[in-house]
Amino acid sequence: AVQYYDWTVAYTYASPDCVEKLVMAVNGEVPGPRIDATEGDTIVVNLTNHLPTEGVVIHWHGMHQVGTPYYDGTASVSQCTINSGETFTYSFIVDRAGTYFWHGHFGMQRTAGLYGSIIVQLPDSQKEPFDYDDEASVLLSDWWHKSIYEQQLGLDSIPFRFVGEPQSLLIEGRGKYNCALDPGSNGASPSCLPCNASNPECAYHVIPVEHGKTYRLRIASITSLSSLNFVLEGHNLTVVTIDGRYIEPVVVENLDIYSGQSYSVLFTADQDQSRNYWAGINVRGRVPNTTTGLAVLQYLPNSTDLQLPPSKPPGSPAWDDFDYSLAQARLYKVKPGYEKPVPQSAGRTLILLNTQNKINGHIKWAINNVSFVFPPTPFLAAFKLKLKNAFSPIAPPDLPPNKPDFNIFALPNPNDPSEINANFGSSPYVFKLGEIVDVIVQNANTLNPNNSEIHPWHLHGHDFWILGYGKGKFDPQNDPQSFNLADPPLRNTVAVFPYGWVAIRFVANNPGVWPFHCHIESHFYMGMGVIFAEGIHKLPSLPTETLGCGLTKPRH
Ligand SMILES: O=C1O[C@H]([C@@H](O)CO)C(O)=C1O
Repeated sequence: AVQYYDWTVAYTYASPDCVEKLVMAVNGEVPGPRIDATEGDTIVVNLTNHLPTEGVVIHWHGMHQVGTPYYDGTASVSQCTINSGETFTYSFIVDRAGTYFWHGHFGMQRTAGLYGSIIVQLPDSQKEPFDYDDEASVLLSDWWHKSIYEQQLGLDSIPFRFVGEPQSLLIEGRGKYNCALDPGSNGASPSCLPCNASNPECAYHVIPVEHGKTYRLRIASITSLSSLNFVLEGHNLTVVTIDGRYIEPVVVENLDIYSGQSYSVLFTADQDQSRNYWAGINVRGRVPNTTTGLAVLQYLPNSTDLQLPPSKPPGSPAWDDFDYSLAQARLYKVKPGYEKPVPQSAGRTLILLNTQNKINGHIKWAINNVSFVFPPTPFLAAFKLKLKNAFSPIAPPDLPPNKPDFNIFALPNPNDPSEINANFGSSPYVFKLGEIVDVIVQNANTLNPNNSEIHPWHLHGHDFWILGYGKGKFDPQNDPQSFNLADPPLRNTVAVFPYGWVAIRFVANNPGVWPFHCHIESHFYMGMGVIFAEGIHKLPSLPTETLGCGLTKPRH
């Protein structure tokens, strides 16, 4: 079936966490409209930009865009941004059942609230390999009170001003800012609306259940910074899918979820039906400074206004218990027989070292000493139209600067230019069509002593197999021997843990240009990403509406 949507992007006032702010809404909603589709459907979105002075694009996260790389919705990569006042039509096939989302992919517009869910069901003729009575979904996000322009300026400034921890965590776009933290406000500050039921925007999101039934809960994270741990008080979760891919079911007490990822979990409403329970999210991996984000699991027919759960907000494992997170990540194995087997060897291996560097005094992230900058000409157009000057012809390095003794645990050595100096760059990695590519993402210390951070790496246009995670520095001789080539899970976003590495494998079989980047909004803005191009001789013709900027401007 073909589904048509008319969407208008505009600023609106909203109070996602009881504090009124300017948000970037679609058709006045934050989160924006949810797309409900069946595998194989074509989604057509007529997107009108009513932002007064800025461009916009929308990325369909987890959609593979086979044959339509120009509708991937990434500024500087797949298209020119849609100008204020213009309408642009996206049209793509939802190729896999699963839990996905859409979001802005220009500057930090996602952080302004430009996101929503995409839920794709199997056709009626097919059955999931697990049973449930009903389903619900929660989109998780983090929320700041400073505008994205103030945040971006801070990241670009000397001295550097980081965006800091979020003011609130949101479940389905609802949260409650701890108004007591607002200096002198006591909840009465003009910015802090009364956090009570009289303000419907401040109400908790509610997940209604009937006692005895089993539910499929779809959980997706679109956070800008925070790694989260999701807890459904009193209920274990059986994880059955990750990023739309089937895994061998595993039971967890609470679920780590990184920005860009989604899960389906099953739970049975088998607890005390005379009360309600909390669903909660807590920050992991960074010193938390944000209170638990909450929603209510309502046992029908209890009321939610009058019967908030009697318990404290649920806690999560210690924020810095990385062993816990690593162990949980290693639980996931593909469900045998349900996904394509992993190719047993790769034709090309990249080792991508993630470092924080200063360039001309500005703090940046760099990959093998290259900090990505967004060029004015989209890569797809540059390749298709052979615009030779759109980016540097010098390919970025497959391996970190050749320093066998590089210490990932230490601060950069101030006497070693290869550790201190990074450069701006925007040239892509180019793969042969069908090439099997391994990527090792290697984490390291930041510019702060004894600090390394979680980075969720997301690949456009593909899912990849996760071959393994390791601690410390990747050893190209020995570590590949421990790769899981039997039942590795497939997904589109994977976390690399502090001072560790992760190895992924994918087949470069989707003609197009696909970013591979840290899904933390500020980190990609600071250069933490690379561009993969493949099958460039097989690129489809580009719709003219995707052109018009940079070197694609008509010349007379
Ligand atoms: O990108 C970041 O910058 C700060 C800090 O590392 C600055 O050195 C931080 O916490 C990030 O995640």
